[in-house]
Amino acid sequence: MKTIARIAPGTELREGLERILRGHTGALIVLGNDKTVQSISSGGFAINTEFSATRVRELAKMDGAIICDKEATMLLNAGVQLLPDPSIETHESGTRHRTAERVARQTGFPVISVSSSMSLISVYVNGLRYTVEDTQSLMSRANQAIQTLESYTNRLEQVLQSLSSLEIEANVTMKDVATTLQRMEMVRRISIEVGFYILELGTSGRLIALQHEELTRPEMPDTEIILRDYLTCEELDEGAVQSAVEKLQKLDDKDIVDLSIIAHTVGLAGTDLDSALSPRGFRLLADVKTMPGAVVERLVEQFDGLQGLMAANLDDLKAVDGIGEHRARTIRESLSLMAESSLLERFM
Ligand SMILES: Nc1ncnc2c1ncn2[C@@H]1O[C@H](COP(=O)(O)OP(=O)(O)OP(=O)(O)O)[C@@H](O)[C@H]1O
Repeated sequence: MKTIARIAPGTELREGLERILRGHTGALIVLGNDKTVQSISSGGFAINTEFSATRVRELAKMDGAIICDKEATMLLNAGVQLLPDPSIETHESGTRHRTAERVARQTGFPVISVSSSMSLISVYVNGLRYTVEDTQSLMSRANQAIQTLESYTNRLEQVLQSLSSLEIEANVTMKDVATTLQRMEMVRRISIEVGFYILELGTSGRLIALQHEELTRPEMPDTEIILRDYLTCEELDEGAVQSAVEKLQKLDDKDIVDLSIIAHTVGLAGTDLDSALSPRGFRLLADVKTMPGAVVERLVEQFDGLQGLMAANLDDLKAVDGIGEHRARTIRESLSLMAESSLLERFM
């Protein structure tokens, strides 16, 4: 990710690489210098001058590799012949690319290869090869992704609203919970994808970044709180919830569309998708203002879930440790308000 940010549009390095491509020359650039790099370098000459797009383009006209510092702020050597360990496996053809991959593996530094014959910029880092895409096609894919994120976010809002109503009416099924988890996970995945485009686009991705920020709603509940409401386990601790979150995030794209697989993977109770489930009430209680976590825990435990809590009167609430007259009223009023607005939503 760091390397991608380093060669994103708007950086001097990217400008230099674009110039090399436009000039139909190639290049082999090592981003880093240490004893290992020196031990596999032969010939060439020292430059030790500030990095600039025009300088790197001029140096690329010569045979051999260019060595820069890690941040690509200095041009250190040029015209260097690199002699990496030939036993290092490489799947590339062409000496420039084979050398780039081997040097990256041997030194641990990112190595950029600009192919003159294929007009392609590739970066080798940590055993991976990343091909730089042209900004235009990246931009159109980023725009598609942001539109998808917008429609997924809207859908998730509807699903959450509907879950709240069902919870208040005690009508939740396993299907409703699995759908909510599915929608949340889909939003998370597409949001990560957009974040990746923003990184790749550098300064060209500013508008996408603004749209992404606007679509990221911090007030939206997370998967943890849904799982805390519905997970079936011996002891509902942080470890159990985290492990369920990880399992959900690991589901592949094929499984994430199957609600039964989601329900089974995270560990929801119930034999089939129509099984009735009841929430503990953590999510709705999180909307009650100024409630310390410990009090929420006690409430959930005392009333054995949301339905018990909805039925509790002021005296029942005040009997819970940490709840006085004022807090009891706030809880009662908030829960009544939720019930009313849920009814309104349903029948309007
Ligand atoms: N070991 C090396 N050290 C430094 N430079 C190298 C090395 N191997 C290749 N090069 C550079 O790459 C240039 C192109 O080499 P070659 O044509 O064999 O590679 P290629 O992978 O086919 O490149 P392209 O895709 O650009 O055509 C060489 O002229 C040289 O400047």
